[in-house]
Amino acid sequence: MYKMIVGNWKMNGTSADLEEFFDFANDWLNPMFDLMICPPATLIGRMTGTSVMIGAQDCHADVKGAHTGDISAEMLADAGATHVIVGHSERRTDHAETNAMVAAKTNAAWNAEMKVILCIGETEAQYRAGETLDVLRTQMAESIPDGAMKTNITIAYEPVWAIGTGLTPTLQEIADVHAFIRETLVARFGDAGAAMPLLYGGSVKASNARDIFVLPNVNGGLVGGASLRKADFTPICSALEQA
Ligand SMILES: O=C[C@H](O)COP(=O)(O)O
Repeated sequence: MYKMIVGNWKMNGTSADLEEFFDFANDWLNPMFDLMICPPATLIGRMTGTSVMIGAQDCHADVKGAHTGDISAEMLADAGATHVIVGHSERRTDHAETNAMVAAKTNAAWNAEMKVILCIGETEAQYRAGETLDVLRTQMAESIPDGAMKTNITIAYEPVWAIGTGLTPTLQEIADVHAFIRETLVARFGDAGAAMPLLYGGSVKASNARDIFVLPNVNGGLVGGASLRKADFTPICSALEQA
């Protein structure tokens, strides 16, 4: 089964962290799975050239233009990023990103020949109201463009209430939600939907990683806080290797 792990550094990391990153990369010269870090854009160009793939955390939907402070997929690819995360709940919350905007960013990334990691997930209120599957169905319908049949996309399920909180759904809940996501993707995209990697994200750490990674329809993880330090991320990568 295809396996992938992505460390999302979010707004963390400066040149002071590079030595530790290259030390980590040196431990994973030939990983048996796709291993990626998504650092802040300022570090992308300085972290390429190892077996650790480098991704970006967001891109603008336009190729270029008058968008102060934004960055296009083409620029990220030019800096050396192969993948870009879109639709992260922190982007949806902090920048009021809608499903339509996420779809536009996805198309922009594909046009720049980048691969996409598209995040979906319910809020705590939606979870408590039993609306999880409805929310995910709508997010998938509106934010995954039809082009997903032809190109590479990875879907990351991240319950918003599990991000950075230390809380996670039960293993059964993760398995059930991933099965639902898989069914939905297969119904829309057929064989391409069956092949799309599905990552779980939200408070993944060394102590729970293996139990999550062995679940059906879980191809790996999207890891935030525990990807920042080599000592935390290494055992999570090892858990995926052994899963
Ligand atoms: O992109 C990563 C996720 O938001 C998970 O973050 P976390 O591992 O710190 O909970």
